[in-house]
Amino acid sequence: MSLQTHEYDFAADALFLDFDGTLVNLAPEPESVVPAPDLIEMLQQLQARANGALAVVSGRPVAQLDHYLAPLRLPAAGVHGLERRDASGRLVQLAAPATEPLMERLAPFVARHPGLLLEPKRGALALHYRKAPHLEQACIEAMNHAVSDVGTHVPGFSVLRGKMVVEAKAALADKGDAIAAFMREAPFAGRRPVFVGDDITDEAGFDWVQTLGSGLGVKIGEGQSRAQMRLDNPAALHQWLEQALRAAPRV
Ligand SMILES: O=P(O)(O)OC[C@H]1O[C@H](O[C@H]2O[C@H](CO)[C@@H](O)[C@H](O)[C@H]2O)[C@H](O)[C@@H](O)[C@@H]1O
Repeated sequence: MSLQTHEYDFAADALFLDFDGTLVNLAPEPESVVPAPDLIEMLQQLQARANGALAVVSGRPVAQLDHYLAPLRLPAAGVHGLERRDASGRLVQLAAPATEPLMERLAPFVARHPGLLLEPKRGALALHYRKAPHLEQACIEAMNHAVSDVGTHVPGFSVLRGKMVVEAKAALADKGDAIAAFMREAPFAGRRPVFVGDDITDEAGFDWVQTLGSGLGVKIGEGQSRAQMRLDNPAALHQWLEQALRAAPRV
């Protein structure tokens, strides 16, 4: 189903937004994303109109989100829920196993294959193959092998698939857990959660908002999803949010 402006209510809803592929278009490398010129101002307005009930929920670390969204420092969950900064600005990072043993096992594989990229994060390690898509299966196998190999020494990683990426992440929390934590706190508590995302890792968020949160999941783009609503691309999301801002009475 497509999404209508009236389906978002600034007074009653809490808005959770994924970053890559949702707020910004996908780019060839993780560091080459370019936020649209009016994105920051629109997020500022959304945050004010929703009385602060707006958060970014991403696979990226919170520090990277701050970099791309500066000067905004929004409530945010990073590394798929492993870290979270609440509305008061307090950052909580879950204790996560070291990723160096995984890095050691995957580095030789990456060195042998031009176009592959390892992205280390606290508690996670992403293996990107956007520039070598023919290596998808080999990357998945290499990541699964590395995780099961270190598992005997450093347990607790799960393997996530994403867009042109396979990632090992400490299996302590997911995006659904992060949204649930926000929803227990002001200014989110008591509102209806609306989560917008584009990727497989966002399904945990859709599941939580649509079941336990009695809210709405919005999938950006094509592909199977359990989200109840759809928008075509990040530009369509921008348009929808701008329309919602125009339609809402100013506070
Ligand atoms: O949860 P998200 O905010 O959507 O973050 C998911 C991952 O996004 C980044 O990788 C993806 O975007 C890159 C830039 O467009 C692209 O080159 C890559 O192919 C995508 O997988 C980020 O690098 C990851 O750490 C995030 O987990």
